[in-house]
Amino acid sequence: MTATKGLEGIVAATSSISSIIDGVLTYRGINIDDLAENASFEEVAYLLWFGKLPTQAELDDLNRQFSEYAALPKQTIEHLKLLPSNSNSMASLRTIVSSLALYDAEANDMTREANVRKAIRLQAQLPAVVAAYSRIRQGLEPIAPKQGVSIAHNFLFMLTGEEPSEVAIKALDQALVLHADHELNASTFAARVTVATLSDIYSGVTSAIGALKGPLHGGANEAVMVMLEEIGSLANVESYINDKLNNKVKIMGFGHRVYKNGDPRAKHLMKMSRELGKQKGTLELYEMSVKIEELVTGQKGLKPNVDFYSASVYTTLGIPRDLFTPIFAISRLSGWTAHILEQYEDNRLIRPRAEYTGPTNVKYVPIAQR
Ligand SMILES: CC(=O)SCCNC(=O)CCNC(=O)[C@H](O)C(C)(C)COP(=O)(O)OP(=O)(O)OC[C@H]1O[C@@H](n2cnc3c(N)ncnc32)[C@H](O)[C@@H]1OP(=O)(O)O
Ligand SMILES: O=C([O-])CC(=O)C(=O)O
Repeated sequence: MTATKGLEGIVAATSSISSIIDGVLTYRGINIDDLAENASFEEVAYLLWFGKLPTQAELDDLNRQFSEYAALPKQTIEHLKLLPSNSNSMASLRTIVSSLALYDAEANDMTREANVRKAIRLQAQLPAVVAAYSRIRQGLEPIAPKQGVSIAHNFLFMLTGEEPSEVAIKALDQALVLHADHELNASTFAARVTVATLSDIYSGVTSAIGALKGPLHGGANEAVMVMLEEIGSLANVESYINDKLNNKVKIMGFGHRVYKNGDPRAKHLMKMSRELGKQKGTLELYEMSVKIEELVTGQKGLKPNVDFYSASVYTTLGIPRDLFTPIFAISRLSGWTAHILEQYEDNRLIRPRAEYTGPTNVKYVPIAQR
């Protein structure tokens, strides 16, 4: 038995949700470029869960449910108020999502119908959790969700209490579309492993949030912003990046396990970063990002992934950097739950083997003789 480090190249599941074939990403067979230009996040969530684009009536019904379920249980608001004000945003999200199961009478109902309802409720609640977390740690009261608006609109509204601009809503909605699913990435795999024991959907999503938190996965978007802040200005980019590359330090937001010729989502976020910067009257973050890309791609052949330009996009939208990965989670929840539903449909315990590299034939030594 020989292990493949990081399971690189191992096909570990069948799935009909999203595909990456020759560098082209699709959700249910629809090219991500087409979806990014034309679909709303709500349509994409429906597509991932039900395998087809919704009719207007189906979309209206889904949106009605998102509005209906967006309000959080009062115990969740109280729980958020008990968290240390300096708690890590992803650790807080992981804790709160886990606790939402405790207030859901259907948490352990394993029928498909109940699991679909839970996926929809979680999708409605997650933006409210992140926005309430952000306000409570600033000593502010959470803002009740609006009825009848999109998830992107509602999230920005609940964060600030102000009506977001159409431009901001459109940008966030497109970012949510781009992050919604990605084949067997680490957090989706974690979700599938968890529910393949026939554990519940909340356990699967909690595992996934834990996996997304790490800087080699979703946490890279926040790490990109830390880097941009450390660099500080366009003039400092070259010396900073050269120094990191010479010292073999990874540049966050670059490289990918599957894409070797570039991540098809990055160009949309790059364009968004430029357009939002222009509208805001400052292109510095965008220009710094472009310069970093020139250097890293030029010297290492590594291309930006989905996390790279999302850092400047979210910052230009006025979002604090430690909410970037929670926003990724809001979007990816749709993919995680679609994969969880798919795993339950044709389940088998996921239990690979390990190649043993430790000692053999070791005798037990009584404690007095050690
Ligand atoms: C949503 C997402 O999860 S997208 C990914 C987000 N993560 C990041 O942006 C973090 C930075 N990137 C990385 O750490 C990696 O590229 C990963 C984790 C995304 C993919 O990792 P792997 O496929 O395991 O590649 P691995 O880490 O083995 O790298 C292979 C080589 O490329 C180098 N490399 C890979 N990424 C980078 C990077 N961002 N900067 C500099 N060098 C890099 C490695 O140092 C290694 O070099 P070596 O062979 O000389 O030792
Ligand atoms: O697929 C991966 O390994 C990481 C990624 O890009 C994602 O989860 O969107």
